[in-house]
Amino acid sequence: MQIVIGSDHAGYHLKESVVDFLRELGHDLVDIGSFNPDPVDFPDIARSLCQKIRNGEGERGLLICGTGVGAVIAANKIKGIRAAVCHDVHSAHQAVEHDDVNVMCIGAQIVGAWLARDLVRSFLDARFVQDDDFIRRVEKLAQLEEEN
Ligand SMILES: O=C[C@H](O)[C@H](O)[C@H](O)COP(=O)(O)O
Repeated sequence: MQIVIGSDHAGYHLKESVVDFLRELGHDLVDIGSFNPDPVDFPDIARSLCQKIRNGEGERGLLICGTGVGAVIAANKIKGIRAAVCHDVHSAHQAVEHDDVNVMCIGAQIVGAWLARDLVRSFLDARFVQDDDFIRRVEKLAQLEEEN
């Protein structure tokens, strides 16, 4: 799977660890940075990452900041992006299965490297379930985007 990954400074070290893990798993990867722990604003990273998802340069995105909160707020402001901050494995897969989430956000100050790997694996292994209820709800999310 083609994956785009990015972080701000607070997520930099965890992002590097996740990059290593994704390479071990054999995924195609676009790493948009940060490439050092110098301060960077998470909305800028979210914009770059989500544009790549919208352009089809990646099927799924992984966005890491301090808590995952800023990242998920920013990503969900971008049309076509359904982002979720996930710090438990159940949410990481159900977010895709039910809600067709295409960007998972993680807080590097909240979870450690090993839980992050489990979250990433659950998210990437999950597929949207073609259930009428789930389809209708995701369509309603797109309607909300259009209305606002
Ligand atoms: O929701 C925001 C993120 O957690 C940021 O990573 C965090 O606010 C960065 O904080 P600071 O600039 O103090 O490192």
